[in-house]
Amino acid sequence: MTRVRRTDTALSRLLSKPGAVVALAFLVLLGLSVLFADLVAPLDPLAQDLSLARQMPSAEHLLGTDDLGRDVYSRLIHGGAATLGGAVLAAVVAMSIGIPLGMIGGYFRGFTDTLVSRFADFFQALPTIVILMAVIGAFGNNTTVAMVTLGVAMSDGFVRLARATTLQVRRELYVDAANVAGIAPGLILFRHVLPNIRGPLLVQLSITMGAALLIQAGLGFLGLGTPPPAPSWGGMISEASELIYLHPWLLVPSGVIMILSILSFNVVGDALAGNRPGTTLVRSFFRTKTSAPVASKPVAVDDPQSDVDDAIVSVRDLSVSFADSNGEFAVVQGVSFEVSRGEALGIVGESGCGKSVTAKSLLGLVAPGGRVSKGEIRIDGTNIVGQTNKQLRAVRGSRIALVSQEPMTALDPTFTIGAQLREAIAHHTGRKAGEAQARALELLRLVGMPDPQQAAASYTFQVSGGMAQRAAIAMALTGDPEVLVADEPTTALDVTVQAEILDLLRRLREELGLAVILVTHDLGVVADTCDRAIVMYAGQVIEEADVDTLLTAPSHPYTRALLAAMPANAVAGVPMDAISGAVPAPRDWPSGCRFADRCTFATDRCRTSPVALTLLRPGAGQQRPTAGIQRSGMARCVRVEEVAKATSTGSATQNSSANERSIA
Ligand SMILES: Nc1ncnc2c1ncn2[C@@H]1O[C@H](COP(=O)(O)OP(=O)(O)OP(=O)(O)O)[C@@H](O)[C@H]1O
Repeated sequence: MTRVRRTDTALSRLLSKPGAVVALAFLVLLGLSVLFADLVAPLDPLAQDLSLARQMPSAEHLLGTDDLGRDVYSRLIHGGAATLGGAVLAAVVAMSIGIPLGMIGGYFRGFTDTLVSRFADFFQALPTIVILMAVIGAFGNNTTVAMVTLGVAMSDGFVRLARATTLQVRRELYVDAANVAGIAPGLILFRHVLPNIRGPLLVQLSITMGAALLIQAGLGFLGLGTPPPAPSWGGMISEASELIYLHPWLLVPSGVIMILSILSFNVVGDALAGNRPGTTLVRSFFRTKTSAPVASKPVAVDDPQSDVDDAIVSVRDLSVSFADSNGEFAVVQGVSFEVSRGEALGIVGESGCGKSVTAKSLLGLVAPGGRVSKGEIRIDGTNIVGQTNKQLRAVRGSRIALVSQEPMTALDPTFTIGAQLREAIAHHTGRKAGEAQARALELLRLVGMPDPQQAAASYTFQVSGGMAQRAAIAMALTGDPEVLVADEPTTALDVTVQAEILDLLRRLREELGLAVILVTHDLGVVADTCDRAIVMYAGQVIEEADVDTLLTAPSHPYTRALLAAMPANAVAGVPMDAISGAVPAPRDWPSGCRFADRCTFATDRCRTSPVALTLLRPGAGQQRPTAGIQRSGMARCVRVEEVAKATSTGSATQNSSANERSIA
């Protein structure tokens, strides 16, 4: 996988953008000026001379003088030490806490990860300014203590980023190899993980610096920063604002240097992340959190054109209901999962379990008569539940796109493939005819059309099912989405073509850094294509695990039974281990375990009350080391330990023989 390593090109990306180079040069120059302030600004910043008060710029006083006749230029340069130094201190503290914690959480997963995530949640929820005021109230105007506090409060951004990027890197083969070679986790994290996540962390650093600078200056403005007469930018802005009518010029030097510094940090951050200039600034401005306007800014991991956050898709406690003449009934209940950028998540289960309803609700596509009755669906941080169709149209296609089971339904048979692609490209990107045609051909080439020109000129009925599905995938890519939801994308295709389409999805994921959510009833497809999977049964998630664990050590009897029923596990002359019975209809869901009636592990205990989805601790239940790493998972079963025992001993409980074959 080249995904995370590609972020190391962040610096070369920055250097290729003239605006970012200018911003970086400005910051370097500013930093050097502040470091060598005595050389650059030899006039005493504290020396008062009332006869020179409120002067405009001159040869002696490059930026004029203030109310007490002090040299503004000198105060600005010397004051930079307090302001920039404070911001650097806050950023260093945030990094020192956030990076190790995030890496530990992402690497060890399980309970440690939960603790780390709660830590990040806690600090994200804290109103930073209020905490700072309280600290200043307790310690007086001690900027060091205030900036250390700010650093602690801002560490959640580094925690989340380091965790998310470590989660990606820990899947790399060389990390597994180091683990198997017995290298201590601390050394693996330092030597193999940290160098591979430094690109995104660098981006976060520049964003944190900008935010810390703003807060630092804000405190100075409120009189809570460096005590006068020592200069600080915030303090100077505050003094200037009092003289706004008498000597308006005074606001210019301190205001401009603040604006330029913050802009420069954000421009550098955007360039490192591959964002359009101004993205960070706009997002910071509109962020509603009362604490530092930085934290969970996504940063590039796998795709130079995008950023990485914890999750590009985050579904929390989702319930979807339909209504008929007998009233409303849920068909999906309490579903939660997350998908990271560039990750492939499988949603697997029998027909009628709620996979498609869940997947389509991610695009706000609940069938008429249905609605999201509970929960939230965040796409890149924005909750789309309750959004209007107009708002949803801005998300569909350009953030998240759908590839459906039946390519012919995604494409109109009365227009050529090229015409439909051009129209969609023009809609999403505003490109004009010629450019849209070029992009259409580029997309057709990307999805492996042997002759893009000919494909563009064809109608869907003139191409094979496999080619139509490629065209449908090209269509889904017209808005440059970050997430592709593929709902049984190979079901309508014959076996050889199925493999080609799965290969294509894998390739697109790697080349474009796409997150893929793949809905399928086939665990084999999940094994080939996904990193992680959730197994759904009767509207609920009954197991979630990384694919290796799911296939080799399932925790839920249903997953175990699905594995045993895989055609790949069939043995000539031996009847297949089909799962007896059927998925209960939504109105017939039992109050206890919904799989109990079909489960050979079920006891009375399973039927008494609802079973919660439980985080499995390493060592409890099915956890087993894979390449030396304890992988974690969740299962909705009260008998996971018995299931684990049956799987490991190959005992003759339901489907175990076939299951063992699949493991082999
Ligand atoms: N428009 C609808 N009106 C009423 N019920 C619906 C509607 N669409 C889906 N359902 C019900 O929701 C439940 C989940 O359906 P869903 O299509 O998500 O299942 P699935 O797991 O994707 O199955 P399949 O693989 O067959 O598509 C089913 O019981 C189905 O009958």
